[in-house]
Amino acid sequence: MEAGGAGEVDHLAGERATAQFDVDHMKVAWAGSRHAVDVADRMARLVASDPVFRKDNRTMLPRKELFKDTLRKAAHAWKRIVELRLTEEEANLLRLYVDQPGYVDLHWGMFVPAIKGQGTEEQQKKWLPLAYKFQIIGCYAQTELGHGSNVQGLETTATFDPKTDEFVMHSPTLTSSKWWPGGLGKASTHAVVYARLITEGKDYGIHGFIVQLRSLEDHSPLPGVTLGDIGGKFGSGAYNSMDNGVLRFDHVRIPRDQMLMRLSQVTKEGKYVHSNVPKQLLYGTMVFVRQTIVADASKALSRATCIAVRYSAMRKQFGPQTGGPETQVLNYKTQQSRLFPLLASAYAFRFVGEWLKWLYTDVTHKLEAKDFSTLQEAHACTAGLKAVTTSATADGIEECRKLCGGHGYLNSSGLPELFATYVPACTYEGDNVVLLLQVARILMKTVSQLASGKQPVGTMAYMGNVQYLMQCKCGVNTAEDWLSPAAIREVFEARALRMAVNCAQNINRAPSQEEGLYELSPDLLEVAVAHIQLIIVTKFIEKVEQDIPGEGVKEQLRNLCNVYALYLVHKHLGDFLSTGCMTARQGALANQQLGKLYAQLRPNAVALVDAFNYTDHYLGSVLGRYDGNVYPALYDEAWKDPLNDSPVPDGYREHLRPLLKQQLKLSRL
Ligand SMILES: CCCCCCCCCCCCCCCCCCC/C=C/C(=O)SCCNC(=O)CCNC(=O)[C@H](O)C(C)(C)COP(=O)(O)OP(=O)(O)OC[C@H]1O[C@@H](n2cnc3c(N)ncnc32)[C@H](O)[C@@H]1OP(=O)(O)O
Ligand SMILES: Cc1cc2nc3c(=O)[nH]c(=O)nc-3n(C[C@H](O)[C@H](O)[C@H](O)COP(=O)(O)OP(=O)(O)OC[C@H]3O[C@@H](n4cnc5c(N)ncnc54)[C@H](O)[C@@H]3O)c2cc1C
Repeated sequence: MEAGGAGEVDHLAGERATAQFDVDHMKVAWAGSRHAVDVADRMARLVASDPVFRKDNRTMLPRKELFKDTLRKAAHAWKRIVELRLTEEEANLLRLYVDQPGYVDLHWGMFVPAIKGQGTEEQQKKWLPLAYKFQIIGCYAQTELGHGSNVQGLETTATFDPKTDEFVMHSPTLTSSKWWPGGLGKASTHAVVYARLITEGKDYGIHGFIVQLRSLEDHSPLPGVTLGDIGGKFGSGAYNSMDNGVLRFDHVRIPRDQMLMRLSQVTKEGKYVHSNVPKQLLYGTMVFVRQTIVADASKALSRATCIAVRYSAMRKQFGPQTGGPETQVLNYKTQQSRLFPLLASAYAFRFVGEWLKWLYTDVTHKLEAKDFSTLQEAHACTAGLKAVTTSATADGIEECRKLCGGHGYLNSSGLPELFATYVPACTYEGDNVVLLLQVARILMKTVSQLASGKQPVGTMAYMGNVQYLMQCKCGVNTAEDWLSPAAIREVFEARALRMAVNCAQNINRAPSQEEGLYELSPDLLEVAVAHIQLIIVTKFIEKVEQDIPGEGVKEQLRNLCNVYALYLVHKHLGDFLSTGCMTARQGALANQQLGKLYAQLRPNAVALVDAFNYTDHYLGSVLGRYDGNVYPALYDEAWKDPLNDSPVPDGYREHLRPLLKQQLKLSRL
């Protein structure tokens, strides 16, 4: 927990004293409201003070014990939620701070939303109360051994039998085995299963079905259902707490009314009827989760940067040639140029996540009113932001590990487990490359419609300004000119549009559109990234333009926003130069300004990570401790490893002793 208790010494107090802003108000800006700070604080402390939620030994647990520990934590969390009558907001935060992937994530995060989004009112009335009370546990079974990204390529079949008014669920091949769904392996009693609907001899493509998998009496798999866990995953602890599973059906029958029928129906005579709605609504649960993943990216990256900033402030190496105290590694310009852009990215992702949540809610209301006009915008933004933020976060966590030197490689730093738990976010809910190609396709379509005078809307509205953006010249003359939000916005817009137009022209030169899209797919990825980075920068600028209370808070956020934008300019300078958006000199000025911004950020760095308001329990890192008292903690932690249970290790008698004795004999010869 935070420092302040009797006898505690705050080793980072000096760092905290140099902050030039009101940390308490920054906590509000980060969390979104005073209420959000208070609820998060209460839930974090509730978890941290409960011994059942202990996690410091997690990376040392064998898989079976780790899984049992996950079941215990989930059951205990639910007990607390019921006993304390927690609201949905509080319950969700409790789950977040328990910080252990488990079946509940899929139950609440995908099974329930799939029924809400794709079930009829009647189906919702039947299934949701059961799910809400945990009388059933559900998961989301879409991916198969042979196909994940290509949803249309799934092979599981659901064949309607009008004689019995049932669907027959079947896995016709090995590759049709469901493979990966979280919670499926050991915990779930039910699943929303995605399968090809076949009726009257015709294949109508992928649809969702609610299928019971296990007995509600003794949890054993039902007849015709083969179930298991798919095996250990990357890293210790980490995502191994989750029972990602395998599922096969051997002609398993379910009643017709277990097909999710909001988007399309099958009558009892076997007639297929499609409601007058876009078929992509079938993908709605993925869109919902992608949006939550963007919000989670800022949490993961802020955790890693909190650890790396605090540790870098207490760690000292080398010193001035004239002697005197050693230098805090945070004072090295190289450390700052690697770490501060990550800190700025954590803030950028937080604010774009907040905006994406608003967009998602807005689109959902429109869909309810049968207005489907913003569906494409929702898809492009959720897919693109999910891809860009998760890739940057995974890379950022790994960079934070390196920023902590050797100690960052210890499990007790918390960083290896954080990375191992986080990195699959680049793959699940849509492989990042596949998602970026979706965004790029939408951008190519938008470019092709510009000539006809169709005005792009939403986050693509800037493309309508094509005449100006294709020829504008960046007006920056001095390093300070880069502090203008208008200048930053214009170069990001010009870069994104010019890259998109260039790529569209190259595609048009190909023998066919399909061939062009195929050949130029590496360029298309970069087009999509440029567009998504523009969105993140724009939303950060818009945030900073709002009324933000608290002494110095707005100034710090403006600084972070400029760091984020100019770091991207520096990193992708090739894009900006090759599209003629700026000159090499202007690029050098951007880098010069970036250096000045790092210097301004330095005295505020520790306070900026304090504003995340994370407990030591949630951080789970001896290096990121609030009090900065790292060395005794590292030393104590080492002795907790089971390898140190005895001074002479197991295996000495069998393998070390004979070897040593043999060497002794040989040396005597
Ligand atoms: C009170 C108690 C409270 C308790 C506590 C509460 C707790 C709450 C917890 C919440 C926690 C949440 C935590 C969640 C945990 C997350 C864990 C993650 C686990 C992972 C799960 C998964 O991975 S599930 C599987 C995911 N799979 C994928 O993502 C597959 C990716 N592939 C696809 O999406 C598609 O195949 C595709 C998009 C790549 C291609 O699809 P398709 O071939 O059908 O289409 P086309 O490319 O031809 O495009 C046609 C057309 O459709 C448009 N389009 C495509 N997708 C969408 C879409 N999603 N929406 C809208 N439109 C779409 C596309 O643009 C094309 O448009 P045109 O106009 O025709 O060009
Ligand atoms: C930890 C974890 C949890 C998961 N949980 C669930 C779950 O609860 N439920 C569920 O249904 N699924 C789940 N999944 C599965 C996940 O959704 C898929 O793994 C994901 O969608 C990627 O699909 P894939 O594995 O088929 O990858 P592939 O598509 O086989 O990707 C392999 C490579 O091919 C490339 N590639 C593929 N298509 C293209 C293309 N068109 N153009 C260019 N390159 C391409 C990719 O970029 C990648 O480099 C989970 C996965 C993981 C890792």
